[in-house]
Amino acid sequence: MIAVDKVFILAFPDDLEKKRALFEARLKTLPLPENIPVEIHPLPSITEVNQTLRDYGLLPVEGGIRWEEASRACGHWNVWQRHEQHDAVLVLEEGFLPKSDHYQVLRTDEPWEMIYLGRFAYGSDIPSEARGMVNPGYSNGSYAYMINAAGMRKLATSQYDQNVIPVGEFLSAMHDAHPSEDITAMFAHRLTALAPMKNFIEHEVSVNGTDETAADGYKPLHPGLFEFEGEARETWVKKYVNPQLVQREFDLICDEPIDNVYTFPLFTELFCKEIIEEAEHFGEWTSYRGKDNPPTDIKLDSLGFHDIYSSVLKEFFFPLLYHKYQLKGEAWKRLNAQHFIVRYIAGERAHLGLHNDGSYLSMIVTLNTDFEGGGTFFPKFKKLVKPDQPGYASIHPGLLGYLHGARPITQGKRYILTSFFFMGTQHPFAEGNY
Ligand SMILES: O=C(O)CCC(=O)C(=O)O
Ligand SMILES: [Fe+2]
Repeated sequence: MIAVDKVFILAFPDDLEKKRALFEARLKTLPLPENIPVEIHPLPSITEVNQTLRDYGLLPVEGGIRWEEASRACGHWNVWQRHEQHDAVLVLEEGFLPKSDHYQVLRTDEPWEMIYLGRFAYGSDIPSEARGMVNPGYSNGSYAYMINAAGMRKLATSQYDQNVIPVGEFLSAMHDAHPSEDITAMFAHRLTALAPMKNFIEHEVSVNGTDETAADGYKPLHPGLFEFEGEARETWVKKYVNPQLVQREFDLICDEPIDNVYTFPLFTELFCKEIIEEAEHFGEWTSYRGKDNPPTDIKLDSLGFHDIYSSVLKEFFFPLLYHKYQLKGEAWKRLNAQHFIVRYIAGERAHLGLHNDGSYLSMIVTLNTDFEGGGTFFPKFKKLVKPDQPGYASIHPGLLGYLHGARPITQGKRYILTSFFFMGTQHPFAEGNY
């Protein structure tokens, strides 16, 4: 049971009605006390945020912070002021996504002032007395935490108002896990914090789940990637799609390193370079695929790139797919996909453990080769699939029989685009881990 007496949901003011229904549905899956009051607290919009900061007496640190961070800061700050009215509250930001039901580990008889129900964990956690719980190391994200009156009072009197930084960073400084001593030194008080080893609640980038809205307002670094309508399409294909694939000599360009696993050229090097830079520019790395932290993926939806990417694959990749697997009939044309850009970093998040994808088919596009280690390993076949040129794709059956994982990289960063193809609208991760 999440023992709190009120739930606050901080939400950006657009589409609030639609979000309300979604929040309600998601709250139902949390073990909360019956009839608990829920307050949906609208965050200031981009045009209101400076005035709200002034109204609350909040002063961003030198150099400033992004408006969304400032807006969230206003919302959290407002909640913390209510420490006299509540014993403990649950604070959620829009995008909270209940994912797990291992709440039996949530033991509130341990001393605590704040408990993360979800976070992006970066630093080393310290095991706590309570099984399944840790004293959290450096963490990011302030999208799901419970806090008691003592904790709220500490946050409200910590001098955060004079040093507004992103709330997630601030919380880490407050539980003494921030790597920067300068940042830690800005704030009075320390919090006793706990977190489950495995998140109860995950975060998604956008709660409305449509392709367009998620990336609303996003200014691309490489606008050319997004120019695909009408006449621009031809230029797009020339610039970014591998000419060998366009010529459709599938049997000439495909290798089959493992039975039913194919590799072939799909994109140009320019595409690979630009999409990597675009992802880094976008910067909102998530843990959407439900794997461990720190966050490593960006769903192409959230970048506003899903539709273009799907359309290109339909035109240039699907014919190869039908040919190689000898697919017949109309049903295959209804294959849906989810696409992600994934980043591995040596020494941080360098590998992906063995798994089955749960998809009908999966595709991995190599975007760079300037790293050491890496590649997709299929233990049953004792084969490492590791194209040596950017833009090459590999495809493998995703459901069963092709257990695989990403070999650790030992130096540099490895970027891939990964796609999971499935039938219907039920994506393979709907049920969690795969
Ligand atoms: O990084 C790789 O080579 C494998 C990625 C993968 O298996 C996945 O994303 O499901
Ligand atoms: Fe996989």
